[in-house]
Amino acid sequence: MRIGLIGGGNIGKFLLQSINMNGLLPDGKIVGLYSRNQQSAEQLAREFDTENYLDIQSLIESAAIDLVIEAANIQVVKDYAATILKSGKDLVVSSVGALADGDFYQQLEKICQEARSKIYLPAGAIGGLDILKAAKSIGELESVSIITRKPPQALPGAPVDREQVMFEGTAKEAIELFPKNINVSIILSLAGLGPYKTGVKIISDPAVRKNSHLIEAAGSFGALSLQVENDPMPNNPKTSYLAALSVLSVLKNKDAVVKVG
Ligand SMILES: NC(=O)C1=CN([C@@H]2O[C@H](COP(=O)(O)OP(=O)(O)OC[C@H]3O[C@@H](n4cnc5c(N)ncnc54)[C@H](OP(=O)(O)O)[C@@H]3O)[C@@H](O)[C@H]2O)C=CC1
Ligand SMILES: O=C([O-])CC(=O)C(=O)O
Repeated sequence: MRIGLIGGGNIGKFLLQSINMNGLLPDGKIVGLYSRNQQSAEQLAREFDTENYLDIQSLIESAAIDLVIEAANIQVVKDYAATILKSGKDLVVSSVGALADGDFYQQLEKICQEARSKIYLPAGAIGGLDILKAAKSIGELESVSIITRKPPQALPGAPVDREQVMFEGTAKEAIELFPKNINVSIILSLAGLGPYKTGVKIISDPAVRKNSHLIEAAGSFGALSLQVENDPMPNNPKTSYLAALSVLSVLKNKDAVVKVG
């Protein structure tokens, strides 16, 4: 698997280290990188033995790349996903919030069918998606919600001296107001009832160090209550370590002949 990576931040660096340095993806290598800050991108490319691309278009067009990982932000997905998929390359999306827009989702789905490319959406910083998908398969999923609790440093505009509910509403509104903080609500929506029917509460809490997500769902299967207590990435408290692990896990399982879950 010859991988092109967009974004050299927390998740991007974790992938470069895990794949190119620690060899955690047998038969896979990140052969190209594009990130916004060229100085740090050049440094990363040297450190992790990959090619630094000076613009995103040349990375997308490169014949040396079969799959692109987006680890940048929602805007990058909106601007470049269609071009990547049209070129026949598969795409792994970290900023899954981009797919909260139903028209955009359908447009990408159509491109994939025509170009025979695929989109991979990692579970990110949560779990339980398998349960929602199974419950939904005969349309008997009734409710899905997520309560996210993070330290104030992980949420824009949060007070540092007291607990505060920063948001309560649907996943659709949540990702518009917190595009860097609540991608989890959109992957949950995509597995379950959609962004207009997924309840979200975001709490800033100075007493916590971890990013926790409590997922609750109910349907004819019974009830789900799942709490994930995520350690943050060392350099970015906004992002949970599990989010980076889940991208690596998608790559590791992509071509498996036995699929679990
Ligand atoms: N699905 C999930 O559960 C989760 C998803 N995420 C999402 O994953 C994405 C990556 O997270 P993370 O690595 O922690 O974020 P970081 O902010 O640490 O890194 C983002 C990187 O993308 C680069 N970048 C920004 N804009 C562009 C652009 N236009 N073209 C190319 N590169 C660009 C940044 O460059 P620069 O240094 O110049 O800013 C930076 O290197 C984010 O959107 C985040 O919200 C995060 C956690 C959980
Ligand atoms: O990493 C997390 O815990 C969740 C997160 O930032 C997101 O969903 O955007």
